[in-house]
Amino acid sequence: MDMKTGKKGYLHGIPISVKENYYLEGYDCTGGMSIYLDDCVTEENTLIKILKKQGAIPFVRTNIPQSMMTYECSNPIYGQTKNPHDVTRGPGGSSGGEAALIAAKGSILGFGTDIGGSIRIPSHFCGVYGLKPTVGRISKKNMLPFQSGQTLVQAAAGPLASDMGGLVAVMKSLLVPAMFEQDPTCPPIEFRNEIFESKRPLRIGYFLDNGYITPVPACQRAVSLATEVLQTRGHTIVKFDPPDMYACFELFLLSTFGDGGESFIEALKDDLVDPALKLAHMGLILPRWLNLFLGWVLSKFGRDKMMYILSKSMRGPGSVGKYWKIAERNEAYKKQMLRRWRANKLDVLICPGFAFPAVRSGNVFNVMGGVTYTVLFNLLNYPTGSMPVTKVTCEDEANMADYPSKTAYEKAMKKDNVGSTGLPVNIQCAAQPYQEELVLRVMAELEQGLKAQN
Ligand SMILES: CCCCCCCC/C=C\CCCCCCCC(=O)NCC(=O)O
Repeated sequence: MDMKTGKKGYLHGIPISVKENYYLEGYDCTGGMSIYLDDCVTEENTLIKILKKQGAIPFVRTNIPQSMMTYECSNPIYGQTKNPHDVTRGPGGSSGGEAALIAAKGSILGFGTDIGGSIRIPSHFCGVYGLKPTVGRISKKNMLPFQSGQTLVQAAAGPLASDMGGLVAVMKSLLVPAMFEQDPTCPPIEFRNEIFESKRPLRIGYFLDNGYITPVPACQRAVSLATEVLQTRGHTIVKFDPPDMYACFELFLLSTFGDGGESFIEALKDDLVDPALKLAHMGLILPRWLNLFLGWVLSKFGRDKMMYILSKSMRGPGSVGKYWKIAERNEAYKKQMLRRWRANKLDVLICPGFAFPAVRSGNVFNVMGGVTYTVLFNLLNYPTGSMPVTKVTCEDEANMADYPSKTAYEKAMKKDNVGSTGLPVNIQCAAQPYQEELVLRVMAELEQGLKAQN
């Protein structure tokens, strides 16, 4: 579209769905927390303004988990969203309403946010396409302000769609001068078609297992399938070792719970706490020593030190000085990853969309460690896409017989996977910050390659 003359835009006449935490004039914006109810916003989200200029028509708002810091998509205000592929399972979260609606063919294009996987987890659970851009590449102005003071690991706004064309059209419509004028904090980098359309052969890294939770067979097979397809298109495939995932998860939590959970406790103090959050909420309100002790007991009992990391880190680093040290460790982690990336001369990295397919409703907290697959790219602030590649087969389910069941997480995952045949399975594709066009290029090639195969 010509933004000066007002001629038809990239999204002319396209209906779009919007996650509940985006400001839409005249609506309240709650994140599933009643403290924000009945407080209509008077401003419009910047992305929505640009999308409207490009001809898009917002037509529905979609559900989220209470507080948006989990992937169980339910809250006491709007209730629970179910997965259209299997209604006993959830759609993931926190952009779960978006992904469910797109998978059910109620929308072709929607908008979510992602601080730990909130665009990519639901994309994977529902078999739709999603892109978490680099934080800052597109505007985040006028969103629910909950926890906006936390700046170490920030949420990114991004699209979900029923195909690659949708993700590309959105990025082309948003990366325009009108957005940089509305929000001067976004670097004025317009959509770089020359990167998206380049035919240069790439070096593509991949990993099947992050060294903490082994993905179920279907999620590993999806990565192998994707790398095979990309190899036949002339790209070089390189095995890659991801950095320490325990450190990653600890740093992520110490950053996002830097206030020791105070903002959650404050926001939920007069609210009904959603059943999916009860345990986490209890961990935040118990005396610190008791929470630590219980975390230690649970980790011994479950033979998984992640439970201890979770209980310890959700109570925050404890002081501003210690918080600054976390910021330093985050930077060191990013440097370490960059060194590995450069040593392998990577262009992009492919890995499982998640450790397992859609989880049964009510079971999310028992398998929370799966988020290590998505949180990694938030801590690194790498643009990352998620796209469907395959579905769980009977053979995949039968192969679960050889899946480890040493830890409580592994046992819970094994149990949850019974009956998963037919569920969608995505892969993730990540690149260095601000390389959204490269991520989209690889995903579009993969989509084409997969279509040619079928
Ligand atoms: C009382 C509330 C406490 C909530 C804590 C829940 C358990 C925390 C454990 C792990 C945290 C990782 C969760 C990541 C899920 C993705 C959420 C996300 O990206 N949200 C951001 C957004 O929607 O913008």
